Amino acid sequence: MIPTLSWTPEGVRFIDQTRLPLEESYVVATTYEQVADVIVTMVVRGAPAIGVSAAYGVALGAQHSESESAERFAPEFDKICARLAGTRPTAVNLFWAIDRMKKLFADLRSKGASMAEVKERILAEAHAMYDEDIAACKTMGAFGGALLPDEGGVLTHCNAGALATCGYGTALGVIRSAVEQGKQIHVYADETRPFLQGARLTAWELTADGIPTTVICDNMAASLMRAGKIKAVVVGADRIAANGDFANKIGTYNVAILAKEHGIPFYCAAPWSTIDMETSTGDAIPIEERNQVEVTHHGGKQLTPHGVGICNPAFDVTPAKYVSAIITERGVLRAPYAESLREMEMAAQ
Ligand SMILES: CSC[C@H]1O[C@H](OP(=O)(O)O)[C@H](O)[C@@H]1O
Repeated sequence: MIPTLSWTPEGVRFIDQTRLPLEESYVVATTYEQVADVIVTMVVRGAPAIGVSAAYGVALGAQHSESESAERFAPEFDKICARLAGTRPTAVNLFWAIDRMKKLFADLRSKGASMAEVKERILAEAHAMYDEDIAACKTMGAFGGALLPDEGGVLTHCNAGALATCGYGTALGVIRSAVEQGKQIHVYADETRPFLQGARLTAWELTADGIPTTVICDNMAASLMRAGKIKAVVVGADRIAANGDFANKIGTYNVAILAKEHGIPFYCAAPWSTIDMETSTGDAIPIEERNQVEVTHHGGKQLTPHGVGICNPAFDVTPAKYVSAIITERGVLRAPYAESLREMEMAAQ
């Protein structure tokens, strides 16, 4: 299995996704601040992976604390959570994970827990999130794999694979499951400028799995669809609003419009930790603006002239009307999503 991230006695170990595919190297974060740094610099990226990384960051902060009790640890706990919450604004999984740790800590504090118990329970909660994420990817993969065609081209954008999760992947989990179900899928992977998660990470994952994959420039999707090469699209998500609008890597909205224009099913696959019922529509999802150097440079070489304006939103929002289905570990949702999301949320309570 791809070791996106793992807990070790020294700290949290990450495969360095900024160096893939040509170099497989690892970074060990020994403090919660270093976990925050690897999230900001995208050594680790992908909504579910970011959430679980932050959970392990809280666990690391607790492990290193010299407080004698939960009560005395409280101000330090709040500082750790604030630092991790300040890393990236769009993926709701980050805040879902931190809130889950906050609920656990509030309960431990109310019971007067010792610091030893706090350390043990917070680390156990991070491990639980890790295991739950992989299980969710496999369950949603099976649901989604059934929706994909028996053969033909499936397009994906960015990397919603094992590297974006604790393992198996969301959109790539759907593709892996379809292949495991015997379907003859050929994946078309958008390179996904400017960070090239598709060309670098999706291609690396699927090639290693022996799944036929073609990397395309982002501007090639339309003509491939018109040529009949694409039979379905499946992407991940960073935040799904209560009405089914969702934020995902920049360029996803383009693909959604193209898919609708060509009558191609467009699927969004995400664990329930990506669903944000507190955000009513996609217009309210915060969109991260990243460093301009991701656009102006490639491989350390400057592409653009000095002084030109640069735009680098890391995500865009796809309105629910373009979404054929939302695939989760709790099942497949269809429009109207405001109702189907609410029903599925209530069924789980
Ligand atoms: C399975 S969620 C993956 C999701 O996260 C990516 O963003 P980033 O690489 O900036 O963390 C992208 O939106 C993927 O679809």
